[in-house]
Parts: sequence; C-alpha cells; structure tokens
Amino acid sequence: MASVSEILVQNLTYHHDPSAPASLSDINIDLPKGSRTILIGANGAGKSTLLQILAGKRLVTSEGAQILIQGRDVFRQSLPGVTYLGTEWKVLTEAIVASGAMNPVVRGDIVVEHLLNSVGGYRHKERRDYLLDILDVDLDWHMHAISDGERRRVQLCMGLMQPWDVLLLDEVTVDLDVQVRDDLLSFLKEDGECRSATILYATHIFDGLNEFPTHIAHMRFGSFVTNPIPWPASTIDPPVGNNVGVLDRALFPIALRWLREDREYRRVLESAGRRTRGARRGQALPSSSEEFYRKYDYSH
Ligand SMILES: Nc1ncnc2c1ncn2[C@@H]1O[C@H](COP(=O)(O)OP(=O)(O)OP(=O)(O)O)[C@@H](O)[C@H]1O
Repeated sequence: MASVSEILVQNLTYHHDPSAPASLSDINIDLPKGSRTILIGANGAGKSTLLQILAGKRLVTSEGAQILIQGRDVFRQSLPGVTYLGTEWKVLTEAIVASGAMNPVVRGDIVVEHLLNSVGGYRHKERRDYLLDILDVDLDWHMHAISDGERRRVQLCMGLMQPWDVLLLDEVTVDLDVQVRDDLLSFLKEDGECRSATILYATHIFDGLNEFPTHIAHMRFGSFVTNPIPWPASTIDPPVGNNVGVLDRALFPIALRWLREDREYRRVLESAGRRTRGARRGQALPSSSEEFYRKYDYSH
C-alpha cells in the first residue's frame, strides 16, 4: 500500500457549544489511501463528530486546524469522491419520503426502483445491480411499507451505488441481519481493495469484523488514545489469558479492554471531581420532590 495521505487531520479541536468542553481535542491523524480504519470508542467519545467534520457537515473554526482529504480542504473545495453514510441519513431519507418533497419521483409512497433511479441508479447500473443482490433488495418495495432493516438496505444501496474514493461510515449496519451485514462488509473490503479506496468506519459491532480493517484506533473523551495503527496490531498486548495466535486477530476483546480502561479512567477523574455518571447513592430526593413524584407517577 502506498503511504500517500488520503485523510489528513492536524490540530483539530471542536466544540459543539463554546461553553461546553471540547468534543474533539487536538486530533492528528494521517490515513493512507486504500486503508480501512475502525474507530473504537465508548458512546460520546467523538467518533461521529469526527466523521461529520470530515464529511464537511460541521464547520471547524479553530485556528491552525487542517482537515484535508486528497490534499483538499473539506470545507473549501467540493470532494465528489467522498461518501458519508450515517444514522441521520436514514432520518433525512425518511423525511424526504414523508414530505414528498425534493424530487418529482418522491410522492410520499415511493417505489424503490424509482427512488434509486432518481439518485443516479441508471448511471451505475452494474454496481446498483450487484448491491441489490447482496443487500437482497426488492425493486418493487414501497418505501413506506418496509421494515427498518429493509429501509436501511435500500439506503445503503442508494449511498454505495456511486463509486467512492473515501467512505465515511457511522454505524450503518445496526439494523442489518448478520448475513446481509457480512456480505456488505465483504463487498466494501473487496471494492476498496480493487479501487484502492479508503474507509473510516465507526462501529460498536465487532462480530465478523476481524478481517476487515487495515488499521484500528481508540478514541476517548474526544482524543485519540491510540492513533490509527496497522491491524493486526503487533504493538497491542494480547488480551489477558490469550496466548493463541488466532485470537490476537480478534477485535472484540481488544475493544472491550479499551472500553473498560475508559471506564476506569473516567472513575479516576470522577474521584478527582469530574461530574459523575451512574447511580447517585447516598443522595436522597428532597421530601417535597418525592411527594410530587408520588402524586404524578404515571407508571401506576
Ligand atoms: N449536537 C450536539 N450538541 C452538543 N454536544 C454534542 C452534540 N452532538 C454530540 N455532542 C457531544 O459531543 C461528544 C461526542 O459525541 P459523538 O456523537 O461524536 O460521540 P460518538 O463517539 O459518536 O458516540 P456514539 O458511540 O454514542 O455514537 C459527546 O460528549 C456529546 O455529548
């Protein structure tokens, strides 16, 4: 693999809200063309925020920050080869379908074949047909009358029909059954290898993922604890009790260990005064509040 930077981020700090702590702090990553990186981190670690910034969906104003894909600034130059698929994409598509707006083909109740053609399916017929097969999509489905997982498959087909150079994936496989998920991951890996395309993928599902990445990375509290490192990772100690080579390639125990370390780290911060999560033991509800909740407890 050539070591040309495809995604380069330098000195990135980002606040969703200027009065709140940074959601991303001093991020520096350099991903080569053709790499497939899995972002691992607990809920709230900053994975989605990073992917949205790379997709040009959030403007970064911090001084000195550089966010480049193929050497181009993601905010200043359009990047036609960059595809972002995230959870709000589903919401967006549902909103379009529900409103019947945006596109003359969309009239509330839309047939999948029309929907795909309205976003260029006819131009990418070969890829579209391949994706229709592996995602097991029926062209005659009506978008308003299918399951969440089926709708997700149509949306993946829509998003992946056009060949991409850089694919930013934010947990898009949650609704998929295991067979479709496995076929999709195989397609993404083979397609990426064939075209030397780059993937950055945030997920919490590690089943069947061991052979997918070329790199893995660990985010915690908006920073990289482990910057993207090649996978399988010779620099990571094998999980405790594991001396077997094949398990050294298992992502799940590594992700679990990293997340447990994150929890421990947060507990140390909490004992030093950071705002706590979880149960607030020893903290009784004021009697006036308890009286109020007894009166308006709708679960009875
Ligand atoms: N719209 C928002 N406004 C304010 N803060 C936000 C917003 N979205 C996210 N955050 C905060 O930014 C931080 C990073 O959130 P982000 O969604 O990037 O995490 P994540 O790693 O993708 O989490 P998850 O695994 O749950 O998807 C969190 O502390 C979160 O509370």
